[in-house]
Amino acid sequence: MVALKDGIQSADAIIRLTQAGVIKPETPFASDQVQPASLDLRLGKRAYRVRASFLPGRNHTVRDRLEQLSFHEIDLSIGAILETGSVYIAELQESLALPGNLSAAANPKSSTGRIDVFTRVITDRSQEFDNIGAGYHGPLFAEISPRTFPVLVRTGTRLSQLRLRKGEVRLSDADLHLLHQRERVVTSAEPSIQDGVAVSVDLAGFGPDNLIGYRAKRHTGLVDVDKPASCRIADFWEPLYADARRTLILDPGQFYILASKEAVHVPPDYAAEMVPFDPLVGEFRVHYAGFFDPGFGHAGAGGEGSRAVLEVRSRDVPFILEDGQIVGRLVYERMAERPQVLYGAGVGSNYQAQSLKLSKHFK
Ligand SMILES: Nc1ccn([C@H]2C[C@H](O)[C@@H](COP(=O)(O)OP(=O)(O)OP(=O)(O)O)O2)c(=O)n1
Repeated sequence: MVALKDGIQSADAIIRLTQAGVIKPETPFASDQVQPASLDLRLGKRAYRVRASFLPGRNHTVRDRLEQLSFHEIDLSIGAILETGSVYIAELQESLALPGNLSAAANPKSSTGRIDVFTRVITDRSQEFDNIGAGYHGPLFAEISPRTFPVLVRTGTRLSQLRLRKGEVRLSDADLHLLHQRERVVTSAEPSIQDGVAVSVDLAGFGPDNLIGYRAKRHTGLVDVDKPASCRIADFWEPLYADARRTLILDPGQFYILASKEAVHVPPDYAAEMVPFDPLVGEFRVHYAGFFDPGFGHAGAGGEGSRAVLEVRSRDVPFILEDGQIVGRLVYERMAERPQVLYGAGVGSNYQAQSLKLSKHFK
């Protein structure tokens, strides 16, 4: 048994859990796979093109369902193109044997969300995506569906990440108020704190041209997910500039990268997750949001002034987004222990101190 403290498990604990057989990688971890508060999950040898997304439900394994639904098996060891509009299920190299007091949650890596590759983790007998109940023993699979750009992936590609939680980890609004007074979690003077701290969109713009963000082009070339700085921005994105009214009309079905107005700060003893502002506001949403590492935006880790990236879509109708409109909430959680290495401090971090930044694939 590994002795664990309550909270989100840090890199050290993830390594101890792996040595104890709670996390079972098929092959040894890649060098930077264990992050300050999460573990990147690697694609395994095979993927399957399926007719539609599914959940196995209480009585079935993912493999049972694949036998019914899969119509093409893909060898990932030689690399494979995943096309937009199709749904794939890939084996993951990590499997779990969680004790009864440890649960897990998956999320797309920020780089995956920024290229609009919709991905979720599914497990045997599960009735929901991405949340893995305490005590789960079994394999992990990734559902992958590129929405905007076709992507090239292979065995070892890391699209999603896993956090491990023990006990009650989430800060109440009262605790978040106290944390903000002490450590300033966002730069707004009077942040709105309700089920997390509100994050709003910046449509005033950055730099001399007042760039507010990018709209993805359609019918583009491939993005090789494992090759940073391999794609030209102009081939994949249209830049967007602030208008006099500081508004942006979102086209239904289009994908946008925007940035938060607030600089965001995750102090070293905490981790955060961005969630859509209000699931009932159906017209538009921050589509991937995602995990924020301990140390993101932390001055001591070179991150002062880091904005959050917002991956935004409008649903069925065109929607006018206004400068300063709240689009997401950051929920803060306690770390079980302070990670020895923080985000930005020498862990190959791509997004520390960013203002408006596309994924690392673009130059
Ligand atoms: N909507 C989001 C989600 C995350 N982040 C930031 C906070 C995270 O701490 C950082 C890195 O996130 P990931 O670890 O998910 O990203 P990658 O693994 O893709 O990037 P890196 O290579 O920098 O670790 O990006 C962000 O600015 N906006």
